[in-house]
Amino acid sequence: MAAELCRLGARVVVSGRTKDTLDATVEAVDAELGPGRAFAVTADVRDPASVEAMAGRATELLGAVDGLVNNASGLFPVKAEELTPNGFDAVVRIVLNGTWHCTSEVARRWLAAGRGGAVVNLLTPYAWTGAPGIVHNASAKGGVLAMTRTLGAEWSGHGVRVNAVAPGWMPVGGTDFLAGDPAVRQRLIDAIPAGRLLKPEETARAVAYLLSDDASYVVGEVLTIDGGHHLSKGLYEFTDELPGRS
Ligand SMILES: CCCCCCC/C=C/C(=O)SCCNC(=O)CCNC(=O)[C@H](O)C(C)(C)COP(=O)(O)OP(=O)(O)OC[C@H]1O[C@@H](n2cnc3c(N)ncnc32)[C@H](O)[C@@H]1OP(=O)(O)O
Ligand SMILES: NC(=O)C1=CN([C@@H]2O[C@H](COP(=O)(O)OP(=O)(O)OC[C@H]3O[C@@H](n4cnc5c(N)ncnc54)[C@H](OP(=O)(O)O)[C@@H]3O)[C@@H](O)[C@H]2O)C=CC1
Repeated sequence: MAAELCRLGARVVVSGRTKDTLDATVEAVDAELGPGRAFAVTADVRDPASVEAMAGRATELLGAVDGLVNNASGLFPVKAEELTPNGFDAVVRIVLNGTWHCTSEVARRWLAAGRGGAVVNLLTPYAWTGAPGIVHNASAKGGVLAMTRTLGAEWSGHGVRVNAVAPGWMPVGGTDFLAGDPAVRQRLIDAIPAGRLLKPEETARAVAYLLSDDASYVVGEVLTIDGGHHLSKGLYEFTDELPGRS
């Protein structure tokens, strides 16, 4: 995500809890594009004070912050009846509370400065379809969907746009546990009308569009990028050989 945004011309602060991961991202961008495009700032999105410090440091590093991408997430597959209160909280605090902490911190700065900005939240199509096996993450993403629409409408008059992308399966990060298995991966692909998994850089390009002035009239919207997965394949789920008209 960060590397592709830099390739498209952005200067980016990457943030998360693990310094080594952030440093590796910055080093990769430095090696490809030269220094000064990407910077690392550690933060924990569950902690408002940590987010405030991160926003301040990002402003120092970039001069001004024009956009925010809420990408942090956490999930583990679990039967709903076996999920503990703490397990539910662990995911919701990252996804829903974390998105709120980052969005409110950055947007308050924009509103106080009388300037606009763009927020893009990472959703998934199961934010509105639901997702048996991951009730914590689906509930949190559903909350972020409502937050996207609410704040999109509430702040658009101030030039602060809040939108979201809803990617389908990417063979990265938290989905490696499923998409990494060749047999499961093929079953996933078979269910996707486009017939392939999503490339992370395709998600980044959609994010870049929503961050850009080209999307200046797009408010509280969700751009779904899942190869038609949430629409299903209809009869093609059962056969790719529908009878032709005789
Ligand atoms: C099945 C379909 C999947 C489709 C996915 C497609 C879309 C992908 C969307 C994504 O969001 S990808 C991003 C995923 N990234 C990650 O998950 C990052 C790595 N994961 C984590 O950091 C952890 O999983 C975490 C739990 C989310 C956060 O860790 P934290 O250190 O805060 O939690 P813990 O202290 O370890 O545990 C808290 C609580 O949760 C219970 N728990 C943890 N793992 C499991 C598990 N596998 N099964 C059941 N319960 C679990 C743990 O026991 C604790 O509860 P208590 O025992 O204290 O009650
Ligand atoms: N992978 C996929 O197929 C899909 C992913 N998505 C969404 O895209 C986004 C990225 O997914 P993916 O790349 O797979 O996820 P990853 O698990 O690879 O990345 C999640 C990131 O969140 C960071 N993070 C987790 N907890 C915190 C925290 N408390 N504070 C700060 N950062 C945190 C992690 O860094 P660290 O642990 O170092 O803090 C990590 O960099 C997520 O929002 C996900 O829901 C949507 C659809 C499909």
